[in-house]
Amino acid sequence: MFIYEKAPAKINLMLDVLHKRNDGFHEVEMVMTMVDLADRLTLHDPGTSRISLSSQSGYIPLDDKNLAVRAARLLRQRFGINRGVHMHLEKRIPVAAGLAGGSSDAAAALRGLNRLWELGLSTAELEDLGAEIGSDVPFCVRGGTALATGRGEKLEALSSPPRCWVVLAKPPINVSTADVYGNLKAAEIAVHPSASGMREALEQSSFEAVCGGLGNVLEDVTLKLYPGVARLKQVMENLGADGVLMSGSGPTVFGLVSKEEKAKRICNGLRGFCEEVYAVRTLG
Ligand SMILES: C[C@](O)(CO)[C@H](O)COP(=O)(O)OP(=O)(O)OC[C@H]1O[C@@H](n2ccc(N)nc2=O)[C@H](O)[C@@H]1O
Ligand SMILES: Nc1ncnc2c1ncn2[C@@H]1O[C@H](COP(=O)(O)OP(=O)(O)OP(=O)(O)O)[C@@H](O)[C@H]1O
Repeated sequence: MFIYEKAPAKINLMLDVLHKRNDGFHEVEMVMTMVDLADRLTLHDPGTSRISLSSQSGYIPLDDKNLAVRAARLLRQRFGINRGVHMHLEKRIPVAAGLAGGSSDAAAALRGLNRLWELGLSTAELEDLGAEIGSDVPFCVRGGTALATGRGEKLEALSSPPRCWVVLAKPPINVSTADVYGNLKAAEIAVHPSASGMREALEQSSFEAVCGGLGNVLEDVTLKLYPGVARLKQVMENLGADGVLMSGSGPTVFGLVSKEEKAKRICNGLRGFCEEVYAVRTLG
């Protein structure tokens, strides 16, 4: 039996950091939503107790460092499973991009193995297990649109954003999430984006209010470390995107655009500037 799971990318419509915690993590308030750029994970029982992974991508680890493999090991250890799994990952989400690619693969592995190994776990139980792998994994297990608090693992479902185009541009640099949080001075953040403002914008299904409420305090760090990301934001704004923001810890910059022709025009305009450009849609 083969099991298929889609692993979509996420963007952060807003990301605020409240303070640094004693455990080294930061207390956050973020609104996240899925977009229709996705990795594809295929799982099957190899008839042995081995856990293995293959991928067409040369950019990701295939051993225990891969978050999908970590998800399989975690489930097997927690529930005393002796069955194995072979997973094939068709990687489409750019790596180390701020789009939670690895976290979404881990979430897809948790969902897929729950089916393959017939564990009968609820979504809430899978979310709790996901939190042991990474802060973004619980949201990736659940999908949709959510307000994430705590270190990102506490979720509250929100209304989906109005259907629109999302132009994603990933500059050719790899950003470490730990470095970005490490360089953030939480006490010195001048302007905090508003989670309640974004919630209201989503409830009203107002595209303009969603664009107006975009904000990410990690931009201050990443844009200083990598001025190319600031230039990319500027280019996307000049090309006429309705709202522009860096996703997560970056370096991907996304532009929200209401009209298809404009999204295509922005993509074409970006191509001379940035190689990895995608026009996708919000998933809600
Ligand atoms: C930037 C975001 O992707 C936005 O959605 C998340 O906040 C980060 O999620 P993630 O990549 O799943 O993060 P994790 O793998 O849990 O943590 C990576 C590193 O980022 C830092 N980190 C992460 C989340 C958080 N709330 N505070 C932190 O300080 C920690 O140094 C941690 O060691
Ligand atoms: N399945 C996976 N796909 C991509 N990267 C993975 C995977 N498993 C582990 N990694 C490692 O994780 C690192 C971060 O990759 P990922 O694509 O998840 O970053 P990201 O999109 O910035 O994540 P986030 O937005 O959650 O911070 C990479 O350097 C890679 O080596």
